[in-house]
Amino acid sequence: MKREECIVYKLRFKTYIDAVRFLTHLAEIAERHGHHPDVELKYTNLVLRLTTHDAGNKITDRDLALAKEIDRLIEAHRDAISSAE
Ligand SMILES: C[C@H](O)[C@H](O)[C@H]1CNC2=NC(N)=NC(=O)C2=N1
Repeated sequence: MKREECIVYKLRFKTYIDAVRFLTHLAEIAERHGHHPDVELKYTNLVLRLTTHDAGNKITDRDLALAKEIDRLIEAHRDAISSAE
């Protein structure tokens, strides 16, 4: 059976530019970690999926470490975010 696990963030930003700014910061963090979330941006709605492709799409410590950083980033951008789940 094929299992695909991921951590999902669904964020709505106040403006498109707010979403892109957040993504720019996220890209820096991803590069630092050598671990990159799958990103889907539709206007102000951003969906992030964290999984480890190298482990066959399983959640690993690399995803948990990145998720911790994303939690911090969301906190730092809270004024630009209208909803988060
Ligand atoms: C060599 C390098 O570490 C790997 O290709 C990394 C890069 N970024 C990655 N990102 C994610 N999300 N999963 C991976 O397995 C992964 N592998």
